[in-house]
Amino acid sequence: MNDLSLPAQPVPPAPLAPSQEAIRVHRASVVYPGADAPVHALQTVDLSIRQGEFVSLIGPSGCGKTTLLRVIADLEPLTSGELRVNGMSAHEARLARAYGYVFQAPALFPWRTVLANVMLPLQIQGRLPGQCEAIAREQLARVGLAGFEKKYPWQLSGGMQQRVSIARALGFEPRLLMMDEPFGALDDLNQQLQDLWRREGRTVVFVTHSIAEAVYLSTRIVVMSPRPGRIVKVIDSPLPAERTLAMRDTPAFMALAHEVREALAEGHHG
Ligand SMILES: Nc1ncnc2c1ncn2[C@@H]1O[C@H](COP(=O)(O)OP(=O)(O)OP(=O)(O)O)[C@@H](O)[C@H]1O
Repeated sequence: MNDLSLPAQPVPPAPLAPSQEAIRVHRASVVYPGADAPVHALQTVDLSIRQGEFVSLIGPSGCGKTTLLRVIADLEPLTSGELRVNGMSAHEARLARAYGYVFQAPALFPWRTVLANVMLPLQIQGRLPGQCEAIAREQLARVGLAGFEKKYPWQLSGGMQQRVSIARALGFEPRLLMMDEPFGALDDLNQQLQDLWRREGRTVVFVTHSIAEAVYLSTRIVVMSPRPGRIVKVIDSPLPAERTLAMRDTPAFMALAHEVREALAEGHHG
């Protein structure tokens, strides 16, 4: 009998080198003052996200998805717990412009043209003017807005404005991208985001209400539940990295969607 026929020894998972970890959330709680009683938006949440992962946060309205994204982005303080972003505190990561953030509603400057909105973070980065414009034009073309550069945000539909804010967040090439329900009805952008993630290996934290969107895009799905906001299940996707729309009819895709649906129901009743 040779060694290969011996039962495999269980191999403990390799410890995660700090450089591989994009985000670590440790026993994080956020309590908002409420009119009647304090709101426990997040209660002792633990989550570690490695670089290059695409992680979706899914759960019913009010379960703390946006709050979790906002504390990671240093837009909201933690009431207790700890947080590291690319090895830094959330505040240091914000100052270092370590991430891009796409808000639930597009936050564009109305007095700047579409092109000037997308150029802004590049200008703040100190890039040469010609470079800023070339990158901004390229990003706008990627989200299907070539030809709209000179328009103002108010001349575009809500969906088109959202595309501008996605182009703006992608333009300065952050290693970490946080997106709070960026698509709405724009599910044709799913494919583009998937391609981009595969090509460039960025870390994405993505908030969604849609099971199909989460299953289609993610390497891991974090299912959350409200009152208090907490993580009820973290599901690793068994799907291959390359996703195609045809995959949505496969047994593996449907089984994963079912698992997410069950976890949401458990969180609802639990
Ligand atoms: N600034 C605030 N002050 C008080 N309560 C807040 C504040 N922001 C959020 N909350 C409350 O905290 C809880 C979590 O809200 P959060 O927006 O994080 O949930 P969500 O899962 O993103 O919801 P949705 O899917 O509707 O966007 C909710 O009960 C919400 O009402």
